[in-house]
Amino acid sequence: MSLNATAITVSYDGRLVLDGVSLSLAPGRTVGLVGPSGVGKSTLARVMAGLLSPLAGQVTRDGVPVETGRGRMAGAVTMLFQSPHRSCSPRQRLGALIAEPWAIAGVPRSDRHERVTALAHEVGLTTDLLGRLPAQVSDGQLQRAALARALASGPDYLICDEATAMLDPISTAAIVAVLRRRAAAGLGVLAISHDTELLDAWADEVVALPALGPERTPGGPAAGA
Ligand SMILES: Nc1ncnc2c1ncn2[C@@H]1O[C@H](COP(=O)(O)OP(=O)(O)OP(=O)(O)O)[C@@H](O)[C@H]1O
Repeated sequence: MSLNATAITVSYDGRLVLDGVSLSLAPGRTVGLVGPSGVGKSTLARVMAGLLSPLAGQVTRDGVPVETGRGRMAGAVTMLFQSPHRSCSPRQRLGALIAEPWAIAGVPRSDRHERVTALAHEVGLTTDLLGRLPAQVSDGQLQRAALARALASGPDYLICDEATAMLDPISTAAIVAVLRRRAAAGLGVLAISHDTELLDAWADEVVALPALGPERTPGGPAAGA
């Protein structure tokens, strides 16, 4: 049982970004992912979440290949992004935003209310905030709602891509505390961050993604070699 990325190779416009990278995430574990800016952390995250097809390599979830595109199984591997304003519709009130995965799954409206209230409570959002639009709450509050929405999809694995980078220490601590409790209950968490102090305190292990060296094209020698 794990989310495994094996020998992942990705290039953008013929420029190699990841070259045979492997990473494993087990249920109940929190793995921190660090590395210099531009090394490909977000790219690896998107591949592991099934949002991007690699040029080579495979991602499996509990032994089953993770599909990308239309075949992608929504929810099983979910991402939480850095900017909640970019990942949340400005026209969707927080309650509706949190309930979105249930609305898509066809959960009756009457059942959603109770579930939203429970998740809001879990992430530390008071119910009066659920009727507000994203522009009417703080970034920390909106990121808590985005976390609640991610959890509403019932993921086995959650990939947090710099999810606390824009937040104040209190919101960061609150989000980390929720994710710790969820990990203790079995959620596998991949936490990408430049904050090594935070990851040292939060993650069970921290993995460094090394730089590729001279710019290379897939299948070819180093450019200019
Ligand atoms: N859609 C894209 N098209 C072309 N190049 C891209 C695309 N997305 C990312 N890149 C490039 O691929 C490389 C890896 O980007 P990525 O965002 O995965 O790195 P990162 O390690 O997450 O960086 P950071 O720590 O700054 O967020 C960078 O050089 C980036 O400019």
